Amino acid sequence: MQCSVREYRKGVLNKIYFAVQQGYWKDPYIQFLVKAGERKAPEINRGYYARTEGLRSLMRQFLKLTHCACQIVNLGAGFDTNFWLLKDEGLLADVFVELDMRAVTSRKCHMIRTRSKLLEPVQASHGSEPVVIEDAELHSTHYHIMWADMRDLKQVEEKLGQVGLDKNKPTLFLSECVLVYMPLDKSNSLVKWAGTNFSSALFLNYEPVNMGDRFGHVMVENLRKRTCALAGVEACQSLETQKARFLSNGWEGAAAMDMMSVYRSLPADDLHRIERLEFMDEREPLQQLMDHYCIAWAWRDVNKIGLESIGFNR
Ligand SMILES: C[S@@+](CC[C@H](N)C(=O)[O-])C[C@H]1O[C@@H](n2cnc3c(N)ncnc32)[C@H](O)[C@@H]1O
Repeated sequence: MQCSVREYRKGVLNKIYFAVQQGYWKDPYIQFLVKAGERKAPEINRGYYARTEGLRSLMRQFLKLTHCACQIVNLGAGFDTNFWLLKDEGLLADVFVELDMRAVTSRKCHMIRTRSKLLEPVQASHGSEPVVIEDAELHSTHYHIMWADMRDLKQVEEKLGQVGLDKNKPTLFLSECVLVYMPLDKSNSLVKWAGTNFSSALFLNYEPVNMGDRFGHVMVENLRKRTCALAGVEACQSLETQKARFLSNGWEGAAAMDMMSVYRSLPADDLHRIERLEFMDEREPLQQLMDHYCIAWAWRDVNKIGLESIGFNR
């Protein structure tokens, strides 16, 4: 069973908003997509910081490498604000597409339509004609939100075809806490389709890892009790299984790092800044949390544009 929209909004978004309110990173847009922040322990906030900054660092590297002449496809994007944040940094991809279930895209489109701080930047990047928001979808020059059930590959292909996604253009796929909710055969088909159809592609995947140990079992059980069954947890056993899902599905190369390693590779001055935001008396809960999430990334670079060079300083 999928996590409900309400569960996700309550579970993830409120925590992200709380971390933003504490000053971990800047996101002037999240406040328009969420009702209230939910107070969380410092290790949770640091975990969200590593996730957000880690993924954004890889996205920035891709956008700079391709001079933004590229496409970004956020699979199961939810209420992600990267379109606005990257645009503000001058990193606007030619095409930025978000896919999610209809209940989610409908809610997000409604929020964009009714909140000028969200709509105006989309309109500004579009031109004089009004941005089209209808049928739970948004279409503009650079930014598209579309609904699709990603377990249905035909539907995904059809939707992405509608916005003219170009298989010869550098393309970044992002899935953040998404594949784990899909049955493994379905997520594998999606990963394989991306890895065999696009000549220059990068896939970024943030997910649980080390789910076979005691802490992992408790995590899975807690989520199950909240009706969030992790149908694809088998791929989340280790960094090796996370890489293997790409290497056995058409990708040329893959890498994976646990979140403590990602955290330590982020800019030292920023780490110093965020570590002074909240006092943390014990380090063990942070280590435990960070050991159970990872970023895995994979590349296919037929045209040799340098995708293999994207990664973290270790
Ligand atoms: C935990 S949320 C993560 C959302 C977002 N990526 C983030 O990190 O904030 C998982 C998202 O995946 C979407 N999702 C899960 N299975 C899906 C499917 N089969 N098709 C489309 N979206 C799906 C959910 O609707 C939800 O928005």
